Amino acid sequence: MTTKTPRQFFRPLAIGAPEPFRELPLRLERMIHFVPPHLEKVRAKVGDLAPTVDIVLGNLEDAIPVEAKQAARDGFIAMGQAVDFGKTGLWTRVNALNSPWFLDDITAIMGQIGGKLDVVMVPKVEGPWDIHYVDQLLAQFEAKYCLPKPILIHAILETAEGVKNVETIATASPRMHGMSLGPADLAASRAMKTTRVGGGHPEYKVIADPTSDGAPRAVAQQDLWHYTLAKMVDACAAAGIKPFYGPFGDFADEAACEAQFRNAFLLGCAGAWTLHPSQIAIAKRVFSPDPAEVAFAKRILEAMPDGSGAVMIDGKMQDDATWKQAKIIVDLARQVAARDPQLAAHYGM
Ligand SMILES: CCC(=O)SCCNC(=O)CCNC(=O)[C@H](O)C(C)(C)COP(=O)(O)OP(=O)(O)OC[C@H]1O[C@@H](n2cnc3c(N)ncnc32)[C@H](O)[C@@H]1OP(=O)(O)O
Ligand SMILES: O=CC(=O)O
Ligand SMILES: [Mg+2]
Repeated sequence: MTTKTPRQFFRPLAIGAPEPFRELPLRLERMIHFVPPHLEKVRAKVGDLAPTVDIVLGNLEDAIPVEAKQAARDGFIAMGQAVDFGKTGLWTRVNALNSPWFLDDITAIMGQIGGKLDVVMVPKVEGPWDIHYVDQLLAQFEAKYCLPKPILIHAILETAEGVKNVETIATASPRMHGMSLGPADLAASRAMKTTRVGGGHPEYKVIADPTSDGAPRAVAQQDLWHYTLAKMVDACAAAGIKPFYGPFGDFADEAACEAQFRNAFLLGCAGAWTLHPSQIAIAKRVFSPDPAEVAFAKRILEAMPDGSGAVMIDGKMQDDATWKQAKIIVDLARQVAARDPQLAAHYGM
């Protein structure tokens, strides 16, 4: 594939558009909270909701009825204008690029609240060509409205073709913020035989061999999403962008939601989507590091001030590599502590 030269890659795509970021802005993004902006009742409470989440996302795509598409777009703009989001990120999920609504979504939003928007989430991204199109369009709007800061793009990985192209999507533009796994659309795209939104499936399992005494055979459920999530995490980490787990649809099953989020956290994800207020606390709990882990990570950093050598702590060998792991945990704890005084106290920060 032909790619741009390094200098061209970082040039603004429109005269007057801001320079692309070289590094992602440092932001705590444990949950991307989805708000249905066509509902006046929900919108009215966004001012109270905003300080309790890291990101508020106005959803315009799936889950918004066709007859409410315009109301959702208008509602998102009204909400964006009315609320002071402070340190909370303001994102939107626009309709798909091949839908009748995308062009009007992006045109209206950039014209009216482009200066407040942080990230545009683009659904059903199939390859780098989708990112290039949105990249160019955003640059033109940034130039037209003299916006000082570039708006970032977050792709949803939710088609088989997107998964095949995940690495070129991740590196398509310096505007790339990250990616979310979209298990519902991806299941449909792959003809997986499930009706769930994320999480496990009891029939996806391995079973032990039968024994001569006919004892019940051990069964272990496997993770349907491990392959895709791991592939996405590697593509994002290599590109210096952020991976996220997407939606978990069974709001009543908080334990399963927590387990899915925790697998994603342990594997390298920065956060997950929250679709209902009950999922906010779960995401906060999972994507803020455990105080005991933070305390141990601090001991590693203190024992190896320059990050080199080998030491033993509680019988476990530490060296340059575990120092790097510890630094990731302590740096994340610092970000969380800056946002959450209660956790700051638990972390001793
Ligand atoms: C599957 C692939 C995907 O694309 S996932 C992303 C697309 N889906 C979404 O964005 C769904 C977002 N969530 C929602 O629209 C609602 O949670 C749905 C699913 C409709 C359920 O709402 P409802 O029946 O009102 O639930 P409830 O009675 O338990 O609500 C309790 C109170 O909480 C509110 N609430 C609900 N969801 C949200 C939300 N996402 N953000 C903010 N507030 C929310 C409800 O309005 C309700 O408030 P109140 O107590 O009546 O004042
Ligand atoms: O958009 C999300 C999905 O799971 O589909
Ligand atoms: Mg989807």
